[in-house]
Amino acid sequence: MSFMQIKDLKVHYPIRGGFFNTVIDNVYAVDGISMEFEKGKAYGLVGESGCGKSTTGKSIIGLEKISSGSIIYEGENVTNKRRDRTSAYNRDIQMIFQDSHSSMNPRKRVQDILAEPIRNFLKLTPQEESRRINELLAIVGMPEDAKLKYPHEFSGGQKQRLGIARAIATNPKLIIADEPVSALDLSVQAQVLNFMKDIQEEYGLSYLFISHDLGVVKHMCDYISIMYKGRFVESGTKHDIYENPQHIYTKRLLSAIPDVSPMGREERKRERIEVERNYQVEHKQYFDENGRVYDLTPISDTHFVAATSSALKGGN
Ligand SMILES: Nc1ncnc2c1ncn2[C@@H]1O[C@H](COP(=O)(O)OP(=O)(O)OP(=O)(O)O)[C@@H](O)[C@H]1O
Repeated sequence: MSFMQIKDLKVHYPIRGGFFNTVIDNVYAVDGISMEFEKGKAYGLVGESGCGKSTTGKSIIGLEKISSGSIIYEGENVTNKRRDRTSAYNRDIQMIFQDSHSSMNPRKRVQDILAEPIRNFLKLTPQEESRRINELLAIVGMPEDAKLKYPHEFSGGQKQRLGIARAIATNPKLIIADEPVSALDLSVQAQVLNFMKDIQEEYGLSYLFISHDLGVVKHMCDYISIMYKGRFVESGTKHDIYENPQHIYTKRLLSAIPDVSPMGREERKRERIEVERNYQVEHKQYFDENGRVYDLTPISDTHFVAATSSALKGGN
């Protein structure tokens, strides 16, 4: 049973131009996506740079204006209440960012950074608040004296742990994680991901995991949606997507994951040639019901690099 439903969400940004600076077109950043979230499950959002992943996350949390569509949380339409900083929705849906450093006030000590969500939502006494901060630091494996330090005194991995501590301070139900490890070294990436998995199990958290790294998403998620130009071209279980992809775009993304072994590389190359051949045959799939063309340009280098990094660390 899902606790939250996203229905036909659209986020369009107007493009202005001309002498009178009028709206001449729109960027269809998110163009009609629907999702449901169940307790304890992890959902992945994958796609190339610019396909609308971050806009989706930010619009759910209330950082972007929604053009149309709705968000239903525990039976209530919260689409227009997302910016109410004291609502249950704001307490229960939290976000962690790729760049945890810039999401923390550099002039505040860790204890004040962690206290912020606690003060907004939990109304604790100063003693209880201090206990909760110690508890959060213990959960993310940081020593108690970390609370007296400033963000710049921590490594990238430690800062990401502090970002997670802040996100879980209010016992949320869903954490939206936007590329949470892509700025970290490979070994630290694995540590943070495993840690996120541990707390997911322990606290029954749900994740919306945004990434362009198919290896990371495979490791973390139960369900995956493949996004292209603001829409989902395919959604399914991890097994559906990785073992039996239907859409040609998904097949192309998967075939772009390189293999570290020479044998595997050969196999991948053959698969890729086959996928590209089918791309010519299935060309008609590149027009959606509105006639918009899916002019799939070659999968970008950034994609390839990210996929390489996950393959190097095992890719699962
Ligand atoms: N404030 C804005 N005004 C106008 N266009 C925007 C704005 N924010 C994002 N966009 C556009 O919306 C589209 C989706 O952007 P978004 O950041 O969601 O992509 P993404 O999939 O998260 O990309 P990346 O993986 O590079 O972060 C892009 O074309 C982007 O240029």
